[in-house]
Amino acid sequence: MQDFIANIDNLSHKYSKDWAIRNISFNIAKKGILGLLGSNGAGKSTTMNILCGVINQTDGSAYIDGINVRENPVEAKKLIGFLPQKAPLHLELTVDEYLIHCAHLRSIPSKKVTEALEIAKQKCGISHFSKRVLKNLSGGYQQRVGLAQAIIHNPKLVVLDEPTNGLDPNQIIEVRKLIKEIAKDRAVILSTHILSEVQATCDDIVMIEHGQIVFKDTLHAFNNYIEPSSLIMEFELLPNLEQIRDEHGVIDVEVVHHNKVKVEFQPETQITKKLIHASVQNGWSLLEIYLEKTSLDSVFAQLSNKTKGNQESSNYLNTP
Ligand SMILES: Nc1ncnc2c1ncn2[C@@H]1O[C@H](COP(=O)(O)OP(=O)(O)OP(=O)(O)O)[C@@H](O)[C@H]1O
Repeated sequence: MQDFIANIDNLSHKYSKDWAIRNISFNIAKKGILGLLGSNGAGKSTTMNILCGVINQTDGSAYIDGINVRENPVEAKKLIGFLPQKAPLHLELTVDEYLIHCAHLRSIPSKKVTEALEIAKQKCGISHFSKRVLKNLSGGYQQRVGLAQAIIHNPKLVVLDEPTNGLDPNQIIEVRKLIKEIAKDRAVILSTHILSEVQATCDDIVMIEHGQIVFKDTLHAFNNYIEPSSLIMEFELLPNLEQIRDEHGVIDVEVVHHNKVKVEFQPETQITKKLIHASVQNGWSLLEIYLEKTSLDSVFAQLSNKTKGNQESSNYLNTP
């Protein structure tokens, strides 16, 4: 247990009659970022709320540093900082007033509050907004304040539910950078339904769908499984598709729009290079070629298919 800050063991929960999550098990390393990836309604918030002691699970256990969250919630919660999907901000307060309030809620001794406040603000890049009323901050800076309240008591585990939701692209980049900084000396678990978010931020991934884990491993392993398997080629004039199909590594070709074709290929065939070479050789007047972006739905479909063919592998799990 000592390599992990948290252990989630066969967690199941039903709100009324339907199971929201079923037999979820995974561990969180002491440092770095674990991404909890899944589409809307997959069960991410339920899992995080149980981990943070916000709701009690129907079955199974969650431990923070060996402490059972359900049996000893007060002690477990001291080790956690939580930023729920909607940041719990008091918009009429200034940054300092709000964070001091949070420090007291976290039972930080009075003479340590100023130090804790300055460290949290400095880490989150909001020191220059100390006297600013929260409602007058941009969404990105409000989220930074949300992060500051989550780390003010220097917790060992920070739990972030969809932390970049609703932010503009620049704010997303800044908040991701900040989360990486925060994870340098503690564990962070973040939930998201955005594939690129885990790819940009996380070290490890747990993917859940319909309340069950379909993948858990490192980001590196995850990326290997979801390598693109199709590309788009656009031509000035449509060439003979049979010629493309004859290229080694090509599985299928179909026209998707006017002079645009989608090429499905086998992995590890250096297919882009081969097709560009073939275009030049055959005078296909290629205008554009690019790999198709993988969507969360298609990752889930790929993983589900692999699960069927790899029941013995521990990476893809229907029941851990
Ligand atoms: N308070 C509740 N009462 C009844 N059902 C709920 C409640 N909260 C969540 N659910 C249901 O539990 C399932 C999992 O929801 P959960 O919010 O954990 O998913 P999620 O992955 O966090 O999705 P989202 O990103 O949309 O919040 C969904 O089917 C949802 O409708």
